[in-house]
Amino acid sequence: MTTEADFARTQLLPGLVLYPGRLARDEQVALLTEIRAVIAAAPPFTPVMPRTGKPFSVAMTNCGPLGWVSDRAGYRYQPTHPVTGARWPAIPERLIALWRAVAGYAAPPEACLVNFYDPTAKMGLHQDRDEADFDAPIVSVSLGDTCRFRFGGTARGDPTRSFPLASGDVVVFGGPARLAFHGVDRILPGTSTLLPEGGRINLTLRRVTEPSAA
Ligand SMILES: O=C(O)CCC(=O)C(=O)O
Ligand SMILES: [Fe+2]
Repeated sequence: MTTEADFARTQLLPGLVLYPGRLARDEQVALLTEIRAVIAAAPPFTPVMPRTGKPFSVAMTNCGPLGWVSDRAGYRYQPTHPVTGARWPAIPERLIALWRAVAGYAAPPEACLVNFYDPTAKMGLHQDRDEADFDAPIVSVSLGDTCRFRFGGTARGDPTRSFPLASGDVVVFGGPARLAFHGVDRILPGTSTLLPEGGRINLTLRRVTEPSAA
């Protein structure tokens, strides 16, 4: 039987742990099927930047009780899709199990943000700080083409380093890395055969609210 101790992991920085190839190809394929069902219920939308209204180059959707959205009014989590008004579909059990295995945090994730990168999309350096609970880590899953992921410190001007994230890689950012600046410099087209349409899908599991005391 495979146990968590059998998976390779590298601590890239304090609190930043990479599990290269954490999901085998068959698990990636199964997860992709589940994400396609999420997309059918909650179509990807193009968020815009607060105030400026500039569109993101990344399309997004969510699953879970809460989903992350951005529009002229700001960034926030909400229970419904901004275009259809429907509740977000449930987070696939496979992802909840992954969270249990790697997050080191008892309460389940409440949001799974799904990002779609076409070959020219990127994501600028930012912090994930719209959650009330920074004790919980962010768990990130990559599918499809490899990207160059950039990671720095907790201040915008801190030095950064970049590393490739490939299909099936899982990254946990918690502890001192929970509020570190990060982004996606670029997609490396043609580096994976998982997505027939090319590009990259990234899933981030997030705890949004503080768990109530038991
Ligand atoms: O695509 C990625 O690997 C990172 C996504 C991200 O930072 C975010 O959605 O906040
Ligand atoms: Fe982020």
